[in-house]
Amino acid sequence: MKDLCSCYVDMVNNSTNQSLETETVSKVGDESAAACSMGLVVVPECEISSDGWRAINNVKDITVGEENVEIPWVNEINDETPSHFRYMPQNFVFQDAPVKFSLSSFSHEQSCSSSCIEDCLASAMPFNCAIAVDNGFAYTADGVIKEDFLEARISEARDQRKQVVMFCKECPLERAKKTEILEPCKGHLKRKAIKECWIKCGCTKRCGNRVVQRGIHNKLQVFFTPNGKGWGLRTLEKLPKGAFICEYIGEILTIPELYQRSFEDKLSFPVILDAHWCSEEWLEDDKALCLDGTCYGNIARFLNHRCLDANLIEIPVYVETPDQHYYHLAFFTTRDIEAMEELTWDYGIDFDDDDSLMKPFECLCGSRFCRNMKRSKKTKQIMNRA
Ligand SMILES: C[S@@+](CC[C@H](N)C(=O)[O-])C[C@H]1O[C@@H](n2cnc3c(N)ncnc32)[C@H](O)[C@@H]1O
Repeated sequence: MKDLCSCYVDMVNNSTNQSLETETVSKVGDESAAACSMGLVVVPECEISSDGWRAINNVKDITVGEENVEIPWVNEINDETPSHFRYMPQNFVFQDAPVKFSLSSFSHEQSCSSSCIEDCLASAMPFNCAIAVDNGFAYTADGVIKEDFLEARISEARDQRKQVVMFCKECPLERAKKTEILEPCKGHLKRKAIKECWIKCGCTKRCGNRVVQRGIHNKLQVFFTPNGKGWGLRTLEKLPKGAFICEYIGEILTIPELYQRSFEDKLSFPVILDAHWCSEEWLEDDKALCLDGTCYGNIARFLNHRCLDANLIEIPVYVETPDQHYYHLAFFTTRDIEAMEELTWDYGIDFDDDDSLMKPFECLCGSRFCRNMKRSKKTKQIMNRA
């Protein structure tokens, strides 16, 4: 909107034409801010930058029609517009990642039986496609994650004693730093995944074991947060515990490609797909993958961080490939959520790690478990003692 207003003012100032039309325009131009906010301005298309048009067009739907639902953005705080990015409803390989979806990569044992003709959840016996989950399918007939499966994932994420941390012999993250001495692996959380039915299964698209692949369906809104975190994502309706919200979409990069971006000072918000990194002796560079939603992404790029008690949790979900190196990262609610609540997830940041690939920030999450707050208290104590 700011672009549109300044473009409009520019047009008025640059005009040499003394016609009646111009006079009318300059009057409106004097009150450009008010006129813009009332939607009164009509500017020829050629006068507006492409970014300006994207911002204006996307007010009602930042997904530009790519999702099942429209997701508007609002800014009740100032006149900033969301930064420019290309909306993508699914992940795309940037260049080197060898992710390929092929029918031959799935054996019959990995798909559900062809005797399952409609909804796998209705079957008394879980099919092969549910083997990733302890007690059969991860979802209930209402389309939310089963309570025990969800609780186990939440406590693994929040309670260090429940976490299984694995260490690579030679970590791709350390290798990519190209330092003279290779640092030891910092460890990767082993995560339980969900396996959804897919094209090789006998069921229909409405099968209860196809949740993430059916996409976003809740009323959401991108909004400018009032407490200094920039843009955020909130729900416009009540959400039950265990509901799927969206997945993290971005470019699929290898870890060397990610480091290349950080060497070139391109800011990124990467998510490392390391749930199974340590299950093999040696992980080749091109098999260590991550998602970067900075330039190409979906609404998940607006999710802000909250330490420990975030209302979303990320769970790996396999759909099209049994290759453990690539998976979807899906966000589910950790509790019932009220309309207008901001949606947050724990980025898993270690605020003391100066090596982090994520751009450092002062955490304003407001959680009583805030790790950044503890750090500043610790720093203050040390400084007081000195
Ligand atoms: C993935 S983006 C989230 C969307 C972002 N707020 C925006 O305006 O586009 C991550 C960035 O958001 C900001 N952010 C996220 N969580 C935050 C928090 N708890 N406190 C302060 N800033 C936060 C930081 O600037 C961080 O680098």
